[in-house]
Amino acid sequence: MSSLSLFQRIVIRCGLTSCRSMEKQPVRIMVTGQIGYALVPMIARGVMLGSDQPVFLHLLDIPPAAEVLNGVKMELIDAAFPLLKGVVATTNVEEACVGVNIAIMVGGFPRKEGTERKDVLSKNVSIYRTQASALEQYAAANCKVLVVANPANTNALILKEFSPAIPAKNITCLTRLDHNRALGWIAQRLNIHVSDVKNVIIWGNHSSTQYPDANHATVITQAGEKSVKELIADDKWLHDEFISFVQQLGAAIIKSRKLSSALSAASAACDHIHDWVLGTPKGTWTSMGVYSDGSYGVPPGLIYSFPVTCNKGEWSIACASMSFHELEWMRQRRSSLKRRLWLILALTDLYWC
Ligand SMILES: NC(=O)c1ccc[n+]([C@@H]2O[C@H](COP(=O)([O-])OP(=O)(O)OC[C@H]3O[C@@H](n4cnc5c(N)ncnc54)[C@H](O)[C@@H]3O)[C@@H](O)[C@H]2O)c1
Ligand SMILES: O=C(O)C[C@H](O)C(=O)O
Repeated sequence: MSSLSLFQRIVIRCGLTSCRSMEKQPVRIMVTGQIGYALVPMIARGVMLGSDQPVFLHLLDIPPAAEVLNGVKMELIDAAFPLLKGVVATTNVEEACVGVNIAIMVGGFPRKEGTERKDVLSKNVSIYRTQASALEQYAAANCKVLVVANPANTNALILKEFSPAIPAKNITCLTRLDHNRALGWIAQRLNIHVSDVKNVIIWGNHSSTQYPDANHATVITQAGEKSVKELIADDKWLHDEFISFVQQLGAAIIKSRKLSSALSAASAACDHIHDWVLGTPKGTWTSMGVYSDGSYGVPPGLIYSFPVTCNKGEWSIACASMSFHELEWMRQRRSSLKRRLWLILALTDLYWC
């Protein structure tokens, strides 16, 4: 403090951190693809890292989309976002990765109506191998990676396998959209506000095999915290309709919009990074696809969605006691997951041989 001028000390005391000399250093965020052009304005407005955190955007797309990408860059300048300190828009993956602190990997092909997310595996997996090595070589040390493009868990696993220098704990995939969907539809069912519901869990993959779990979820009521199970008082709905409804929401949106979810996906990507970097609120967990350390009997090394809490930029798997339904679902999924992990790695090796 003593080396600061009187003016700077007054600024700190008064909390006037908008003073130019006191501003935080910009965080460099790479975004590949655009998710329907919804994500970058949210980041530039401070939704992801807070209203006092300047950002520098690195946008990557493929050469046929270069003109569109340049248009997005012009719009970002036109929007005059106070937090946006610069934009690199490029079709060169190495250039895009230089010095990035956070990488949000959305670029890839979406599924079409009537197909599953795994149907885009062959197209998207190859993209992730190339981008893994560019990130490993050019990104900032300790870069945090969020994979959004489908199949999200598999793409994140490929990225992890092909960038061994990036710590495995820094590579995650998005299941926050499913988590938010579960919160939102429980709130609809109970006719309450979504911010009063917490602690749902998404187990497994961002696919129709996921297990949306409301067994530990609670609601803040005027009479204190109550369990969702108790308030809904309809086990059949919770263990049946709710689960298949959340599992199928992505497909329902594609059917209605004729496009993948964009607004909700962008918002969920902001929530994921926000909580990872700035922490989950006390007593609350979120769902993130992270590498398994063997917790809950999930094979180590898989990228799997667990309940996690975050503190000081690190996630840890939360301890939720398991219900009969969860245990049964886990038992059935465990052996099929092991088989899939080996199959994916074998196919990837064959592809690149
Ligand atoms: N995990 C989730 O919750 C979630 C939610 C929504 C969408 N998605 C997935 O995100 C992906 C993108 O969806 P969309 O609706 O934006 O698709 P889109 O087709 O509208 O856009 C994809 C963009 O990625 C770009 N792209 C393709 N290959 C690239 C590469 N190698 N490098 C950089 N950019 C590349 C394309 O040019 C395009 O701009 C899809 O795989 C979709 O399934 C996931
Ligand atoms: O379902 C999709 O293919 C898009 C996305 O993963 C979603 O869940 O909305």
